[in-house]
Amino acid sequence: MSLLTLSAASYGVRGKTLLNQASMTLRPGELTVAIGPNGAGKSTLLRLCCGELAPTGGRVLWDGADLASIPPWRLAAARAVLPQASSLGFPFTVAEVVRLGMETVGRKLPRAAATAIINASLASADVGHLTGRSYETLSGGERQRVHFARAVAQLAAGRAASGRDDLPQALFLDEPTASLDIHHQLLLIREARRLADSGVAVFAVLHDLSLASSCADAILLMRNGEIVAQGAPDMVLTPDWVRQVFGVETEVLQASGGGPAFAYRLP
Ligand SMILES: Nc1ncnc2c1ncn2[C@@H]1O[C@H](COP(=O)(O)OP(=O)(O)OP(=O)(O)O)[C@@H](O)[C@H]1O
Repeated sequence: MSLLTLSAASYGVRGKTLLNQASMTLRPGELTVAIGPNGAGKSTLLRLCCGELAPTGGRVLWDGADLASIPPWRLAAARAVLPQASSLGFPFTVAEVVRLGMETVGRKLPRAAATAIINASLASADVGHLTGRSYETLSGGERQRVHFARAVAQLAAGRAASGRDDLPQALFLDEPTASLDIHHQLLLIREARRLADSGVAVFAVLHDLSLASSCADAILLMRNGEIVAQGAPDMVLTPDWVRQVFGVETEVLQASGGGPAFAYRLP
């Protein structure tokens, strides 16, 4: 079953094609990771998937319907987005930032239910101890974790407001681990994996190939605005593809219970 389908979706701006005929599917319960060099079109793909950009060619379908036809309030309950960079124009506290994620969907929730969602979301990103802090005083990594908590809260509020634990939902994460230390990278990926295991269709853009291979059900490999390979990690993250797309050589360090670890070097 697919939740989101792109059929030959393209996006161009001022005569330049940023995404060329991308076809892919996001399924409930699956964590899909997009990888590729800088400028390959990963963020553009993510922004098309979450409805932030409209395709200039092809189609983007959510649950079989044109994504653009889904009313914003319904979309807000169904998908949350962690963009690559987020700025806030107001001195919010951490709790207020997370509450912002629930603005559209959580208004009708009883106060106790909303508070429980906020606390659980803060804990899931390990930012519970920062609740009362001003967002502006946080470090880059702390801010990223707060935004992850905001997205998690939005999905939880969407489920609670709909009264459906099985509400089809998707989570879009654009380089969610970029500013995080190794502990919090693993923690965030574990949370993303947990959400996928609970039925959410998770789509993440990552640069760390080892992290991608350790958590993904499916990998989309991108180059020059195109998806050049997609499938299970061991089918896509082959030394050959990595050489072709990134211009680096792969060394397999170990194959233990946690999956293989890779090192990369310039040829
Ligand atoms: N509005 C725009 N006008 C022209 N070019 C654009 C515009 N927006 C993005 N691009 C270009 O489109 C290409 C794809 O951008 P995108 O942000 O999708 O890449 P990415 O794979 O996410 O890269 P990164 O890994 O560096 O984040 C880049 O070359 C970028 O410079």
